[in-house]
Amino acid sequence: MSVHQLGGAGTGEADEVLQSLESGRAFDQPRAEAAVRELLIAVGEDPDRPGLLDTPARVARAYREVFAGLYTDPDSVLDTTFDEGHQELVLVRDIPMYSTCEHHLVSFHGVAHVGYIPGPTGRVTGLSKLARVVDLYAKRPQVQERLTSQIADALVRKLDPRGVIVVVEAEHLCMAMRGIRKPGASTTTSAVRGLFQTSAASRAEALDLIVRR
Ligand SMILES: Nc1nc2c(ncn2[C@@H]2O[C@H](COP(=O)(O)OP(=O)(O)OP(=O)(O)O)[C@@H](O)[C@H]2O)c(=O)[nH]1
Ligand SMILES: [Zn+2]
Repeated sequence: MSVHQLGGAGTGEADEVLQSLESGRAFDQPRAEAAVRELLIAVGEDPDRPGLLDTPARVARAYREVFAGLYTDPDSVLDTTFDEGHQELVLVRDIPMYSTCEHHLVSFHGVAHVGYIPGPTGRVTGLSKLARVVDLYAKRPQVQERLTSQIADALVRKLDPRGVIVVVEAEHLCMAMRGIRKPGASTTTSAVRGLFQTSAASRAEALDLIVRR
């Protein structure tokens, strides 16, 4: 079997067994290929015409990459922490995010902003780890609200912070290329925890930094 380098956190080589953490089921390349072939037939295509011959295998590999977040525990990327004694806001803005709407299996994409105020010890995590958590939760069949809360809750579990704020802004292709057909419509979701729930001033300050362009 050929080896494919896959992008994103938590991915590996194509012949590595990837097991879904939630269902316990492993990624099944032949089954995914057969399903794509069947779908092509169902929409009235000829999967044996030259242009489509490699498509089932290609699409199956693409799904494996797009759903890489099913096979890695996102909490594990937050194991790397440093005692910096920093007691104020840490905010990473404009993290590019590609996810897949679980209703239509098409992309919703945009940016995530992830901020937190460290706990009393001032323990922080690496900045890239915040983007990795976004990536792992995004690379699953998702809805935007759940994605937003899952990122916030992972930070709460792993960093014991005083507060967490996550804002996701995305365009849903299922609303743009089909259905209601409103390209450019943007959906914003937020999840706040701890101090950002109880203190309107802290929340306003963080939101002001997030929306500032
Ligand atoms: N709340 C929420 N809704 C979403 C998300 N992604 C897609 N949807 C919506 O999920 C809904 C599914 O509605 P259904 O009526 O079951 O599906 P549908 O007939 O394809 O709906 P239309 O998209 O309106 O044509 C649609 O309104 C989508 O816009 C998301 O992340 N969050
Ligand atoms: Zn959708």
